[in-house]
Amino acid sequence: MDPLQNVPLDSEIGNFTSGGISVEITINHECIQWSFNNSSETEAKLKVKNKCLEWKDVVGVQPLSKNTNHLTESQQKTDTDFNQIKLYYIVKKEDHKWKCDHIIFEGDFSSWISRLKERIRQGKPRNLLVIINPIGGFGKGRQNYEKKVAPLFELADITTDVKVTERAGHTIDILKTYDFSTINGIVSVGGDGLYHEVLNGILPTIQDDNIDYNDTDVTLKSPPVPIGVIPTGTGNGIAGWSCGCIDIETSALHIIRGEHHKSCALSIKVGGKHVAFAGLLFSYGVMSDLIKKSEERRWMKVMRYPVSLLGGFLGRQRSFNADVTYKTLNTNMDEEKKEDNCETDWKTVDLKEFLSVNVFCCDMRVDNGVVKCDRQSDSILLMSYGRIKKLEQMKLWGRIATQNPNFLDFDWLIKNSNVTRFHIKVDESVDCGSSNEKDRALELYVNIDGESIPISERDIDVRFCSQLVPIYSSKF
Ligand SMILES: Nc1ncnc2c1ncn2[C@@H]1O[C@H](COP(=O)(O)OP(=O)(O)OP(=O)(O)O)[C@@H](O)[C@H]1O
Repeated sequence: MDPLQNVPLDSEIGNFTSGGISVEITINHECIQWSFNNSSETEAKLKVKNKCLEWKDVVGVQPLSKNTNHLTESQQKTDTDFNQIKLYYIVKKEDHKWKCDHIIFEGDFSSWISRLKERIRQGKPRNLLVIINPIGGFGKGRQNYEKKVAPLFELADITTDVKVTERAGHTIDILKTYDFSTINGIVSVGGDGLYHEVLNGILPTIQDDNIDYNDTDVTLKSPPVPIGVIPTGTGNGIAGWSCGCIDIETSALHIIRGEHHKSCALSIKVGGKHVAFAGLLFSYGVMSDLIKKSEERRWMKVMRYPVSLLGGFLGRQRSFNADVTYKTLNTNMDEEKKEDNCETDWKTVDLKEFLSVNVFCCDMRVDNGVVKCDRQSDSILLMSYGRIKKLEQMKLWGRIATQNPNFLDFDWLIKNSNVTRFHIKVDESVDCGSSNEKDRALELYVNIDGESIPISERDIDVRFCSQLVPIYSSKF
């Protein structure tokens, strides 16, 4: 934002000092601005020191007593005898990382302090439910939360109800009975697997009692509060998507800031029955086998993925015969008709023997040489492939993981865009050479959000749900 040039009518201006240098502070309903009056500083130096911040980028304010000790909450109410304030604010770096910085101002703020607090709090969450997975990633979720996130929430005057999970599935049980009217948001401290549990805990809980998930046209309700993700897991794809980078402080500051956007989800049915929602990805075939194998190596912690990847690509790969059909957005319809029926009829993927069928919960495309994941799109990109060289497959997944803009440039990769739902019906009568019992057992698992989920039948239906889940994030 440009420094205040036309001072709005509701502005208040005060003269204070910072580090002994006089500074003019202006506040109005939109922002706070400070400008130093120091004739000895160059214009360039002053430009760095002078700031104009929207209130959402201000984390908190602490009054300091004369001897520079922070005042306690009760002292603040009675004792206005402070001559300094410490203002905490967000600094956005070029690599998408956000940091919390501060500045100390000296002067008489007694008539300003309550207004400063009120303006800083506007639009920000006040009460959060925090769910921590203590075993995700390197097993440091709890420590990272206490060390890096809780102090920031405290600065922002946010109260928390912290729950540390005791077992897989605990999050779903917590959310089943939780009173969401007592909170403004849910914070998932873990990886994509914990976010998956939050999604599968909250979405079924908030739907009407008589909802039929098996009805593919049913309209789902969005969660009443946004979800924030603090990346302390192994994959952390959701946090990366939401905040532009995988960084604990950046994610915490996104939550404090309060801005949220609706992200999409997938509703997955097996044999016509709803089994789960996905928030990041779905895959069946090579990638689901790999996730299943890596689950069995959970004791290796974050090393389980590279070890399984290597093992998977060195070993024999299972293929499956299937009919993969899909519907797309009917992009030819005029706007009025789109409201009623915006999907095409079923189409068939032009392949019989598959190695893998995959989708991400976003529309992936390349824009100006950069991979963009549009999580507010109306449709997704279905990516499938048949038997190919292992090296080629490694290249594909390497490019996706590193967001290489050439990730779609493989001619063997079948890309179906504008997809709104798809169906995989495996032909069990065709033996594609799963070598042993163990390999055959893999056929009854799918990969949902990096978790291995058992399925009872090889008849899978995936429906794309556009803009369903509010997530604390910056502009998409
Ligand atoms: N206390 C717990 N003990 C055992 N398992 C847990 C516990 N809490 C959560 N889980 C399970 O751990 C799984 C993985 O969690 P999470 O995603 O946080 O970590 P991760 O697997 O290391 O990261 P990622 O999913 O990003 O790879 C979740 O699906 C959840 O079921």
